[in-house]
Amino acid sequence: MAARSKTAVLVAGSWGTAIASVLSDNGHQVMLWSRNQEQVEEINRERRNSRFLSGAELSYRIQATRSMQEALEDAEAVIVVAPSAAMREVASQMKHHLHERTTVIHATKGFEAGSLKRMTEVLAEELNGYDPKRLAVLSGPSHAEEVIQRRPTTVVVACEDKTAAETAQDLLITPYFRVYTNPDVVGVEVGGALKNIIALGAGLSDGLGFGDNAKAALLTRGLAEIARLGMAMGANPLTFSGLAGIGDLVVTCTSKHSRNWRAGAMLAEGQSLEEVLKRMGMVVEGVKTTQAAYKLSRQYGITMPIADELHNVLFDGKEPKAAVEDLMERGRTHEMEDLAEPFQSGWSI
Ligand SMILES: NC(=O)c1ccc[n+]([C@@H]2O[C@H](COP(=O)([O-])OP(=O)(O)OC[C@H]3O[C@@H](n4cnc5c(N)ncnc54)[C@H](O)[C@@H]3O)[C@@H](O)[C@H]2O)c1
Ligand SMILES: O=P(O)(O)OC[C@H](O)CO
Repeated sequence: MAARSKTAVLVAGSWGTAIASVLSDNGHQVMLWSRNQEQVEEINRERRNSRFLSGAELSYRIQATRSMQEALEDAEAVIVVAPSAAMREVASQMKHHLHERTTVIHATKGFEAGSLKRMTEVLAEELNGYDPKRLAVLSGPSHAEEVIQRRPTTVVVACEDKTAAETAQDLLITPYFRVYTNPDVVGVEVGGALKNIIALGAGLSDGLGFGDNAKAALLTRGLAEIARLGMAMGANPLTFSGLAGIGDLVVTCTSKHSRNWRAGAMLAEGQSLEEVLKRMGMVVEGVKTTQAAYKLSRQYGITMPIADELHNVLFDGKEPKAAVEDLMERGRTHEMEDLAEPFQSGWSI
């Protein structure tokens, strides 16, 4: 069967490799870009990516390359799946080879440290000249380990430009990978980034044996924090009841595949943050996102008690048990007033 179109995926981590597999199942020819020559050779010769998704056999439609030019030449679409810390560097390498008609989608969950920018903002700056309204984000409850096994998964693509969103939907939708569209780029990016903080907290809570009530409280009150900051940043609150909100929060706080949940559970065992990140060997976005949320909540005047306490545990050496006690003994609040905090900061429908 002839390939439907040529697509590019940058970079070949676990999520990039799983997305390449979805695209190849959908009949597309995929150029999977990696900076690592050994990884490129392993994918091309052995049809596997042992470091990031061991056990999965990759389709012959996926070809790895170290050349950005080869990856992007004639590509109908490019999906950027770099860790948030590498997004600007990868985007700056893309810009010399990107054609304006290529659909650009990113699938990264985080903010840029320092600037606190969302990933589409970073892409818009680096891909100067590319229409920022056509930049799309792919998010939702989707662990690479299950997607590569073709287990039923639902995701969402957000883009201001409806045609670009539908192009991305058409590119990726398969019988096991159902793609919805949403115009709310801010909400989808903020939901995908902030759920990782709550997942770290859920791992800590489970590791300390706090139980199911505590976990339900973390998810519910965590979602309230996510929605409050998201609304203040310009998101539609309805997005947080969708796949990039509650959907991703549930999977990341409950799945054994979640690196953020596992990192929290390892911290509960008493391991240092440095040890945890070294042992994980894969990106744990929630750590840097906790620092970003700490700063963003102050910038937007939004209360985020769970994110604040996690910040105290991760970066100020606070005992997790003391953090939970302080959360439980906060001043009394009214649930509805609490959720409506962004309205006091000028948010409106
Ligand atoms: N793994 C998942 O199931 C999953 C699902 C949805 C979203 N995500 C998001 O996707 C993003 C990537 O996560 P992942 O799970 O693929 O990470 P990973 O740790 O599995 O892989 C990261 C990859 O990025 C590469 N890399 C790092 N810095 C680079 C640079 N400067 N230039 C080029 N390549 C660089 C590494 O070599 C590695 O191949 C994260 O934002 C994550 O939150 C992951
Ligand atoms: O493994 P995590 O914790 O980085 O989560 C991966 C995805 O974001 C889940 O949707």
